[in-house]
Order: sequence, then C-alpha cells, then structure tokens
Amino acid sequence: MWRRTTLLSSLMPSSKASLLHQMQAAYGLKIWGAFSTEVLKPAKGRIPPREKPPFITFVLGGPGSGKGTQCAKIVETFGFTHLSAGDLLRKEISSNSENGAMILNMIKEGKIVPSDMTVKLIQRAIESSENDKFLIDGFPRSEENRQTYERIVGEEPNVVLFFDCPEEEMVKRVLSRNQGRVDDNIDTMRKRLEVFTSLNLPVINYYSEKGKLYKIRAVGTEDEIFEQVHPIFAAFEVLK
Ligand SMILES: Nc1ncnc2c1ncn2[C@@H]1O[C@H](COP(=O)(O)OP(=O)(O)O)[C@@H](O)[C@H]1O
Ligand SMILES: Nc1ccn([C@H]2C[C@H](O)[C@@H](COP(=O)(O)OP(=O)(O)O)O2)c(=O)n1
Ligand SMILES: [Mg+2]
Repeated sequence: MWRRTTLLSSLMPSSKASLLHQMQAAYGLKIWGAFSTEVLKPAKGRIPPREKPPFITFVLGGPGSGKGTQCAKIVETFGFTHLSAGDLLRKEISSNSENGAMILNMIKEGKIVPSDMTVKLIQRAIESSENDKFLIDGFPRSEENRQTYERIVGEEPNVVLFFDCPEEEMVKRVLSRNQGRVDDNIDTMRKRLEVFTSLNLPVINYYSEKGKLYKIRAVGTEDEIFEQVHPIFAAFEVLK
C-alpha cells in the first residue's frame, strides 16, 4: 500500500546523476522544473513498497488545544514526522492549486474540507517520506474524514491522542496565536468549536470505544502537558 518517492538522480547511473547535478547547479530551477513532474510522482514499479506499515498517530483536540505545540515536542523526543492537516491545506492555498479558493473559503467559515482532498495530501506526504512514524495532526476531524482515510489508505492508526482543553482556554489561546491565520478570529472560532463538538467528538468516542484513545488534560504549561504525553510513546518498544 505504501510507496516511497525517490530523487530522479538516484534512479540514474552515477555519471548521468552527476551531470544532472551540474546542470541543476548551472541552471537552477529551470532544469529542476523540467524534471519536476517525474520527480514528485511516486515512481511506479521502481520503488519497493514499505516493508511494514508506518506507525501512525492521530492527534486530536479542539482549535487551540495545543496539538501543534505538543507535536513539535514529540518530534524532538521520538523522531516522528509531523503532518498537520491544516498546514497541508494551507500549502494548497498558497500554491494556487485549483482547489485553493474553495479550501480558503471553507477554512474561513470553520468548515471541514472534503475528505478525499485532505486524505490525498496526507497520503502523498507519507509516501514521499522515508520516515516510518508520523503524527497526523488535526485529522480525522469528522467520521467522514475517518472513513475516507480507512477507505483510501486502509490502515488503522496505532495511537490516537486527544488534547482535552476547556473552551474558554482554547478561545484565549487562538485569539493570541498571532500567526496571521484567517481563522483566528472570534467569529470563525465560534463556528469551529461547534464543528468540533458535532463532528470531531464522535470520532474521539469511536477511538475511545476501540481502546486506542489517550486523553490528555491539556491545561498547564507546555512541559506539564508533555509529561502526560511522554509515557504514552515511551511504552512502545518499536519507537525505541
Ligand atoms: N500549554 C499551553 N499554555 C498556553 N498557551 C499554549 C499552550 N500550548 C500552546 N499554547 C499556545 O496556544 C496557541 C495554540 O496552540 P497550537 O499548538 O497552535 O494549538 P492547535 O494546533 O491545537 O490549534 C499557540 O499560540 C501556542 O503557542
Ligand atoms: N482534517 C482537517 C483539518 C483541517 N481542516 C481545515 C478546517 C480547520 O478549521 C482548518 C485549520 O485546521 P488546523 O488543524 O490547522 O487548526 P488548529 O491547529 O486546530 O487551530 O483547516 C479540515 O478541513 N480538515
Ligand atoms: Mg494546529
């Protein structure tokens, strides 16, 4: 199911790869651009499949609950690759993709972007990484997100974290986040909290019933919260 992408140069005899590097040095992006379609696509048939499925952690919690902040700490300590669904969608907007305007509109309205788009971005990011452990932050945000991932990727997550934070604390944090995000305002935040309660809580309950959910009390300092997170990953032999 999982494939890895590779650099074009690694598929060539070394003399040609060296020539490619020299041409890139001389002509920069023009040369790279000429090959870019080939480079970005997983090379079908040439790349061996992953030997085993990657270790997947879904990171859930309301807007401003501290998902991204704690993910950075998990990356530092346990060597995960952090994939934020929101960041992947924001990259689509800034890359002027054909869906960019629609995605921007949905984010401004606090709505969930159609699942197949988000799942494909996540899948592509996993396939093009050599890492075998991923934090998928802000996903799945709805049962439809979850089912689409299951249908397209066909794997269950190993761990699901839920950062449980009171609404008034989330509002305070989002309004002082200061990252220039179009959705960090009180009107969008109200809508996002409604969407979180109606669409994301059922997903959280689903994983709780499956025994995969680790609920973290997301109040206190960043380090105090990470003290609850650390033992969850430290208990997994495969992450050592
Ligand atoms: N434990 C904490 N206490 C106070 N502020 C925090 C804490 N954790 C994160 N923050 C701040 O709150 C804001 C939202 O955090 P972030 O990690 O972006 O949350 P999320 O990804 O869940 O929306 C950021 O400005 C971050 O610096
Ligand atoms: N699975 C997802 C994740 C995010 N989105 C959209 C809708 C969300 O309100 C925005 C922002 O998500 P993001 O995870 O970056 O937001 P927070 O870090 O929780 O504040 O992106 C989505 O449609 N589907
Ligand atoms: Mg975030």
